[in-house]
Amino acid sequence: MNSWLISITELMKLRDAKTLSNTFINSFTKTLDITKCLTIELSDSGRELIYQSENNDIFSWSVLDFDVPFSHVLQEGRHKLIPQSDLAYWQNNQDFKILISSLGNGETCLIYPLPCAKESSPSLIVIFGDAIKLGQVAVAPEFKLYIEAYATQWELLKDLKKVGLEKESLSETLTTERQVNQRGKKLLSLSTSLIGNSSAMLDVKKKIVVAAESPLSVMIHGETGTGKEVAAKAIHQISDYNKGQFVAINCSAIPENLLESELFGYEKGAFSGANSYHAGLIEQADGGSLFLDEIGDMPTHLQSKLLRVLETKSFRPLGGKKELTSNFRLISATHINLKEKVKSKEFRPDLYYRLMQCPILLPALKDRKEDLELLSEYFIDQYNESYQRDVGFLTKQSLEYLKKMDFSGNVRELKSMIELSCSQVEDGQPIALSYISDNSNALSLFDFNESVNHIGNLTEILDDFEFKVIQERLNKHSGNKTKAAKSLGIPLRTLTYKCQKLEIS
Ligand SMILES: Nc1ncnc2c1ncn2[C@@H]1O[C@H](COP(=O)(O)OP(=O)(O)OP(=O)(O)O)[C@@H](O)[C@H]1O
Repeated sequence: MNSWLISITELMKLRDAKTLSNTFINSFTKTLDITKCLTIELSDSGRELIYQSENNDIFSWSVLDFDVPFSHVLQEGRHKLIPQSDLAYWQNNQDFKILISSLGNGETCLIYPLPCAKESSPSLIVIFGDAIKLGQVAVAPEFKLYIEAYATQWELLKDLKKVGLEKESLSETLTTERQVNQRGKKLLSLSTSLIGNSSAMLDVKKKIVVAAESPLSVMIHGETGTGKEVAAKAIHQISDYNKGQFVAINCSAIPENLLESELFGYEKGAFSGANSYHAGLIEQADGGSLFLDEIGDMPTHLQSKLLRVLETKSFRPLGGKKELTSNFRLISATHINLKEKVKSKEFRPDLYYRLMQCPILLPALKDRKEDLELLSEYFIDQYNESYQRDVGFLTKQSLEYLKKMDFSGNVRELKSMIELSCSQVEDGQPIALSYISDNSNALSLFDFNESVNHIGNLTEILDDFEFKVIQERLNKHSGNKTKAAKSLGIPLRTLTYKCQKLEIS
């Protein structure tokens, strides 16, 4: 009796079902000196009896399969003692036959039902051993007590596990809800910088939020002026990298050797003119985001160096002896088809795949004309705030006119047109059709797509553009500089200076 009590106390201390089951079987086998003991469980559905052997072989029987003694014991709720000679009668069922032959060859089998057997709980105990001993055990009150203690403890652990799982799932639900909430907030915060509610832009914004959550490299693809840099800044702002800087460079705007020293930095004396240590953009971007615009124009030897930085997070400034580390997120952008550059071997395929971890395509403005109204309103507000003006919104006709344009220069073109129109309209007045149509013609003097593709010198092209706009405005106001300056929203002094610089008479 004493040893049973000790064993029961041991069982009560256990908090894990598997250990409980093993301890029960081990102490049982040892105390009674029996050959083998195993437990058979009811499946989740309650329709099958399952035994998993130590070798992980699974045996299963339907609870309605009366070819095996298990179903009888379960149904009657009474133990069954089967002498070795009688086991031969129960050999129709293949699983039972294999089980018996692998376990208790030549011995008596006691099958004992567990009290309160429910779904997915041990429901039967099967013991093989000496016939006389098993006969005594089967009716011993201590044995019954021990079995009951085991079954009760098993049920308790099962309930505790259920409560634990419920808690876990509740906390998972809360985490998911928190994540959804945070995503919603981030999505909302984008609406102040990345304007557009068209479904195409909403898709872009969702991708931006997802990209911001990971440290993966982001590649933004889109025609010129679609807002690639705006999107890159937005990713930076809503990501964990916002604690560091947003560092940007346009790879096509500066000569090859300058791009290298700008990116990697240099030690004093690395080349003539390197008078002091210069921290490169990679170093400056540590903890933040590095934005490489027009990455397709990066020379191949720099592509290899960049790939190494991305893979090792370390780099060496020009002329430097020490490796430095920088942990930044790379955001790159291109308006060309980079895959074509990979095919023509101008762009390294390994770098291409490294950059494309999170690709985002910004749609052309002509494919999301629903955004025209919101974008125009945003640019008018921006203009009013910058110049302390009070220009009204577009008239209905102006908006209709904009909707018919194809905007090869995308949002940048719209912004220029709106700003130009704002500079011409009186305070309190809306932007009438005549301004929009005139300005779209004026701006088309500078045919965006064509010109942009051939830009070799940005300063020259901007001077040329300014020249044409000022000339046109002076003509409109019969050479009156005061009126022209006011209509362009710039001080007379600035206009006079520009006229001198651009040699406008
Ligand atoms: N969705 C937008 N919301 C607000 N402003 C925008 C948006 N898209 C573009 N812009 C504005 O349009 C101009 C061009 O945007 P941006 O420089 O980001 O375009 P881009 O695609 O990077 O151009 P490029 O290919 O020429 O470098 C900027 O003045 C920017 O502020």
